Amino acid sequence: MTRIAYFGPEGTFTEQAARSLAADGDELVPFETIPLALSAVRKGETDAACVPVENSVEGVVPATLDTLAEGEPLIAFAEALLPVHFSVLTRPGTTEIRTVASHPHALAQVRLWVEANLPGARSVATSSTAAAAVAVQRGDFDAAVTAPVAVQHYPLEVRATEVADVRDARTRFLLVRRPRQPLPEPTGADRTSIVAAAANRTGALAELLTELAGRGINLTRLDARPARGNFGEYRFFIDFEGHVAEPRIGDALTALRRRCRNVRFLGSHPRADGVRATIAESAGNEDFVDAADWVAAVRRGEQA
Ligand SMILES: O=C(O)C(=O)C[C@]1(C(=O)O)C=C[C@@H](O)C=C1
Repeated sequence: MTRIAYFGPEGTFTEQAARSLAADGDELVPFETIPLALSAVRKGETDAACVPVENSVEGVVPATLDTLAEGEPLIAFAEALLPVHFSVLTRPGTTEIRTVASHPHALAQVRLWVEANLPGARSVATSSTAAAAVAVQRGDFDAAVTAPVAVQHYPLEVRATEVADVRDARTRFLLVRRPRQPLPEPTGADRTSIVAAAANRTGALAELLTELAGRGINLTRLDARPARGNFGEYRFFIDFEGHVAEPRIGDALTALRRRCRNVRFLGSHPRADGVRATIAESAGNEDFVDAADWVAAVRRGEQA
């Protein structure tokens, strides 16, 4: 049986994502924050951890990126993509809503709805959407913006459903584990993630990106986060199509490592949306294998 830590408490979107990725019999263990869930897998208290990584409206989840970039390495081996719309929950009988609580990412996704439907209500950040439900139950705030499943966990009343300023919003979640375990097999529809601390000099980031572009590798995300040591220095989180087991991706990672010693591999795994890699002309795996074979033959003195 596998124990999976997740960003909880019960009733978060992350719990839903973890359930969609878990196998029968896996045990799900909630943690109050993303760093605590990741720390549980680092310490070996759980076998894996499920955390949100990016939302189509609000962008990245900084706590996930920053925690993955530092400390003991963790490797993402699966991902889930969930549609995101919210329910608004109150204690039964609440007549006036003066405070609305939720995770900052959730509040940002319902700002217009709150302005239009709860004018004058103050938004208050909580550690997660489900933590907002707990706080409303306790009487700290009047309304919680939650995942639709939260009402199954907390004795609250549903005041609105399908709340979202942007239709078809989605959040992507990662399942991570400790390294030194086999990577998932390549499927042709994979994503590879790295974080690189590019040197603080002209063109350093462009050089890294050129290594990918020159091999016809399509990026799926690029984010900068402060490196936290020196003001103005950044780490770059780069996601791209493909799997490290493929010759074309291996070749690109070799070049990236040559240019930047401070690069960390964060995983290669199948994409939840199943989108297959676009491969540019002369940039297929067979082209890389053929070129490497030719150089090997030249070195053996068999070809000129
Ligand atoms: O608080 C939750 O329910 C979460 O799982 C976190 C989270 C996020 O980090 O973006 C997940 C999905 C939604 O976009 C809102 C909040």
